[in-house]
Amino acid sequence: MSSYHSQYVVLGDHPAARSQALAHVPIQAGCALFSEEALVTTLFSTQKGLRCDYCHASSTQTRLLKCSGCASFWYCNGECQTKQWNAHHRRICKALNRFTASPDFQTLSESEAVDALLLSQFISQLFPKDDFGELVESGLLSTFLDLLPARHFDIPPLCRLKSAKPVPQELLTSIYSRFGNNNFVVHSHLNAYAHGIFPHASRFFNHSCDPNAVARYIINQSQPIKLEIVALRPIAKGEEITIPYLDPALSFETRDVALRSNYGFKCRCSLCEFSRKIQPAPPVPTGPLLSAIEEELREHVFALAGDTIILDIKSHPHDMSSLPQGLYCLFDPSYLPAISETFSKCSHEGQYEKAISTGVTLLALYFVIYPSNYPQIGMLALELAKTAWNRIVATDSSDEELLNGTKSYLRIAGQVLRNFGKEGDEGGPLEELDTLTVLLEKGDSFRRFHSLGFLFCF
Ligand SMILES: C[S@@+](CC[C@H](N)C(=O)[O-])C[C@H]1O[C@@H](n2cnc3c(N)ncnc32)[C@H](O)[C@@H]1O
Repeated sequence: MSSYHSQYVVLGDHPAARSQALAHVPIQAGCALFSEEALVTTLFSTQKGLRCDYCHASSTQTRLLKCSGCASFWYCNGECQTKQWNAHHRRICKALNRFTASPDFQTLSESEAVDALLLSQFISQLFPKDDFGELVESGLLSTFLDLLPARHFDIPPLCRLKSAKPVPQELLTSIYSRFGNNNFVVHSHLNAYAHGIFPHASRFFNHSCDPNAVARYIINQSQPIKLEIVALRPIAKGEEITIPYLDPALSFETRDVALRSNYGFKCRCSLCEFSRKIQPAPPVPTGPLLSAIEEELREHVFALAGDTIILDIKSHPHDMSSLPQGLYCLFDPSYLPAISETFSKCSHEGQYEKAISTGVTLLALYFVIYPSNYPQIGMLALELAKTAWNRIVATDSSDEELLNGTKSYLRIAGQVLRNFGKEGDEGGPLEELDTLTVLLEKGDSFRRFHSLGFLFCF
């Protein structure tokens, strides 16, 4: 039975979305204001054998044991295996391989395949007896069926369950209609790796592309994965708490289509209303004109000295009403993916100077698009700090401008990622942040960075 914990949130009415989560008390930035253990989860196929199917512990932390029945489920110990077996696996273990090898399953996309397995597991979990006459004795199904359904969906194929009777079709339809707009994509260090059902969190939190909270996932060995909702900024008593159902940096067109077709609503957040107002965004120029616009963007967001030193973030770069009109063209759907790719490619290939200048422009754009403390801002600032560090080491430079820039990127990364907190597997961004902080301190003390011999891999 899934239960949730929160002393910070209450449900209130919402004119368009039925209910909304309201702050019951003033909430501080970084506060984990809501938590819930997963009812059931399914790993992406690429994660099979790399994580425990029950608690998601990584194979780098613990030796995994294979289910001797299906050889497709992996566990860190007998406890996880028994819990999963009793919850649902005993009903699908035998038929699993035939199901995943079937043409019906093979033609599904990765996401559909994960949901087909999730549905099979969930149905199996709902009926603990081999006869579908008896539902599990709890509020589990009623909580789930109380969620709002999506309008468009096709029922995926279902693994044959060990049972005397077929699963009632109405029940299948009813449950699956709530998958697409209610289930969560589970991530570790912000990399998606599973789908999961957290019915109470689904019941509470509405979407905004300009949210004041985000979800993170906590792995505890032999326990179901836990979702926590973390405040990005201080939230006043009575304010609605919203989370992003999709990445706010996706183009307006992509968000609008996905929110309408998968979730059945038109988003009225400030980012969407701004994007509607400037539709279609002016085309992005090329050459020196684009360089001048990018410089204007950096100056709009950062107090700069020189090309790459961020001294400080100017106030409210995310306030769209203060955005100069000349920057509207940067909302052209092609711009952000292109500049992201250039940054990533140049970082990988050691073209550090270009990587840093592109990365600073991209970071400025992130500050405009995302609300403050949005974790992706921290991840990008960390990548930028690592790139700048690699440049320092590769050139054995003790150039003040480069050093100060690296420290600035690291400071931004630290502020944002520490607010988000630890997520998923051991290590990850918080550990890299600490490593880089120590390296910079050490290097600073004797100004011979090259001798530290430490390059980050991307
Ligand atoms: C995960 S549920 C959110 C909880 C929902 N408010 C409820 O009462 O159960 C997702 C559904 O809530 C509604 N919803 C969520 N965010 C919304 C928004 N910003 N505007 C309008 N409807 C929204 C949509 O119907 C969506 O499919």
